[in-house]
Amino acid sequence: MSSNLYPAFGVLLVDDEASFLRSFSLILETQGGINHLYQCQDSRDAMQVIVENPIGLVLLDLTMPHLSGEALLQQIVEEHPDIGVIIISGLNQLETAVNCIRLGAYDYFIKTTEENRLLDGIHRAIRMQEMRLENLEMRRRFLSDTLDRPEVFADIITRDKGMRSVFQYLETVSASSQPVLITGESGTGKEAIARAIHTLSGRRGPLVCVNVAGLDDNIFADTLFGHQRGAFTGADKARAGMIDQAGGGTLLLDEIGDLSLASQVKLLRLLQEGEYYPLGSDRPKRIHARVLVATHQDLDQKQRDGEFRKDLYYRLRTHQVELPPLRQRQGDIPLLLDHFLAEAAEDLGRSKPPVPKELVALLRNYAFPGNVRELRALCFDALGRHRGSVLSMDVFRQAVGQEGAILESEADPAMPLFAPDQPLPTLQEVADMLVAEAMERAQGNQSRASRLLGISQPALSKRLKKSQS
Ligand SMILES: Nc1ncnc2c1ncn2[C@@H]1O[C@H](COP(=O)(O)OP(=O)(O)OP(=O)(O)O)[C@@H](O)[C@H]1O
Repeated sequence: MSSNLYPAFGVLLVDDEASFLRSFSLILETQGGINHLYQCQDSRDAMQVIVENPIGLVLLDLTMPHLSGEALLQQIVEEHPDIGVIIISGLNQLETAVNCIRLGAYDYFIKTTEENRLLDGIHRAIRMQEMRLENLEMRRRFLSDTLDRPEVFADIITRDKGMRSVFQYLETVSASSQPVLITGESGTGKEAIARAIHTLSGRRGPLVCVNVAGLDDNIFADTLFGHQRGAFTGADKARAGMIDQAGGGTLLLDEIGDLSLASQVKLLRLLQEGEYYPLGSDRPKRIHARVLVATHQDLDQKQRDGEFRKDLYYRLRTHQVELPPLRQRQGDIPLLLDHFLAEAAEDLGRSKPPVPKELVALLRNYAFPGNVRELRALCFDALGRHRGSVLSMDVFRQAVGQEGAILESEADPAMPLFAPDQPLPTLQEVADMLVAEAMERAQGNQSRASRLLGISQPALSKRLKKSQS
């Protein structure tokens, strides 16, 4: 993949004026941040350039010798309907403009149009093209249920369908330069996902992570944008900001839900204009890194409550992934348990002990407020304390007990435990049901079942005999 090029597809500029090709390419690169450019001065060569290169958007002049822009537009629309075309003409004629749009052009600008408006129109067309291509790609992946680069996700242990869809989606949007909003409860693996996005993008440059929670506006600006020498008292040396350090790589802004409103304005401007000013400098710098943001908060709710800017929210969620909490992917618990125990064993230079079967059952009923990170910590703690032959469940039982976070009938408060229109079962009936469930989970082993029920094994045996008599 061609990294550090924006957009991921090529933009072809067709104009018979060499000076316009030169000057406009420079504007596109320096002010528009568009650096995946092809030029064509003879319109008769344009179709060949399109065939030989990954062109996604054509910026087309109209008045050209040999083959007019309108004729070329027709040809492109017929033979390459997936390519977008914007007309940039010296002619200010409504009729011609209407005709070009009818033929299939995205937009029509005259060459004297203000540069910013022209660039906005081109950025809009690029975004439309990106979305169209992403859409096609997503359909292809979902239908074939494939991952092109499964190795990128090797460290993220899962067999959950929702997580697999997240991986497929990320492969689809990996080439885009737009931000990705990664949401999910604490410890669900947002940073791990950010690493995968960075690897998938093939960008040259590092992944730089900044936790923006608790940064006041000045520190936020200094951290991201850096400063010039003498920018403020104590700034005795110039310092590069994180944007600079990320270069053409990826910048992850973690805990974005905690960003102050003043800093939100700065971030929005950075994303809209692609430029920033180091503190104390009046010369703008361009951002080349792709921005990812992560939060465990509900940004949608925050923007509705007026705590997060709407415009920034919509900009950030151009691409969005929501990582499910661990309690909603219970199938992953045995895999993760195995993975983390093996990791802990290697870390501690021990061999991995056998795990009691009831452990998975215990954990499946736990809400895991700290998600995967919590399970990992429990595994390391349990192995650190391990003495006997089979892994003790004490550490896990303690966590489950302390948090009081056992799932209550799938934690749906709207769902009552007993149907209100039915008579309640008796205590004896409930006790019998519990005993039966424990025996099933313990696969008939009475001593395990008694531990699940919190009673002694002789007490369980007595109950079983009584209920069978
Ligand atoms: N599916 C997974 N497989 C293996 N390890 C995982 C998985 N998900 C998370 N982890 C590990 O769990 C820990 C927490 O993950 P991570 O830091 O990515 O979570 P997070 O969502 O960014 O948390 P926070 O919101 O607190 O920043 C890390 O050690 C990470 O490697």
